[in-house]
Amino acid sequence: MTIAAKLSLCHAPVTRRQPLRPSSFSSSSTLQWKLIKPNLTLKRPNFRVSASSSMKIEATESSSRTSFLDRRESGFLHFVKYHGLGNDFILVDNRDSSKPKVTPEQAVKLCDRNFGIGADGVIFAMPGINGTDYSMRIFNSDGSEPEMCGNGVRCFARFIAELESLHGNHSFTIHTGAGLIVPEIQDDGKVKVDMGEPVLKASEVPTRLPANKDQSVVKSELDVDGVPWLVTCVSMGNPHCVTFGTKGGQNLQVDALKLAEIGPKFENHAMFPARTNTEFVEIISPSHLKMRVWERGAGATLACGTGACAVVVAAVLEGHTERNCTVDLPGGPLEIEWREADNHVYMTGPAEVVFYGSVTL
Ligand SMILES: N[C@@H](CCC[C@H](N)C(=O)O)C(=O)O
Repeated sequence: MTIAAKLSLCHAPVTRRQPLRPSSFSSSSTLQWKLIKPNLTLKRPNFRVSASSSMKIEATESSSRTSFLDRRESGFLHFVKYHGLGNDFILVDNRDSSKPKVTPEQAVKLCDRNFGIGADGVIFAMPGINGTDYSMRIFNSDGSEPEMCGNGVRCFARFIAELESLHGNHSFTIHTGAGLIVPEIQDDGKVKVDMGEPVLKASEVPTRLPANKDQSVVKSELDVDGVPWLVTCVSMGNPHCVTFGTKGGQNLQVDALKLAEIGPKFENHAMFPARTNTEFVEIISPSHLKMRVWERGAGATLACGTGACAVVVAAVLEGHTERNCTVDLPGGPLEIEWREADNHVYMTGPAEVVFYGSVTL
């Protein structure tokens, strides 16, 4: 199939970490994209292409992944869409430059699920820094730039393996805004990631909530519209506010949560100067948790890797679980270990190709 769509570009001024929401489309500049080679995962329910009256969809000769990745047709930005448990990303081969090939405004357009490709973020594979193999940068779907992305870094590792034609077990050193991250592709195709040490010091998360345990915020009261939530604040390079429920309340039943209503109130709460990701957690057993997430800059997503790591750290600090846990997310489970020996958090989970495409910006 090839798909051609016309989209206008947003020209709003951009600063890092600021959300970008297009207010209108102009007809002066257009964005065209085409799907080069859908693979079998096209039939998955999370894959959607919205065909409006301005879109043209036509059948074409199929091509192999290799021929797609070898194509260097000028004027096109090639991408591969991946997902990690339904947390989906547009991966861009940016190995030849330290400047992202897509601007934050363009990322907002590309991530749009009705008028664009549809994704929770755009990820750039860039040259390494300070001796690392590669650098990873990411724009959220609102155009803001986070420091790290757990599901994204698993996709990143699979993307690099595909670009470099690597098969089997491989690990890479990746420079991110959260420091050094080391994903390892296992023989079963899953990716195990050394996510580094969690940051618990309140000022570094960052949160304005007063520290109540060493220098960290553990099971502290956070007033959200008059409701006293109990929260633990953890940074995995990016900020997370983890809650297991309200003061005096029962164990959370996360399926019953009105996430779209309460999520933004946590994200933009005055106690979080850099905004925050928020995880709402149900305790199933001492080694099994279930969570839903409201992501900073992306809203409700099907999974959040850094979020699942933060959840296990918070669960251990609050005395709910052991250090090895299965964390169920709407898109599926992640295995998380907060290792006592080195204080690092390890995350294991899948990363899959959704489709390959090209776009003119
Ligand atoms: N989904 C990601 C996190 C992406 C960044 C986040 N929205 C933020 O702004 O910090 C993950 O899997 O970790």
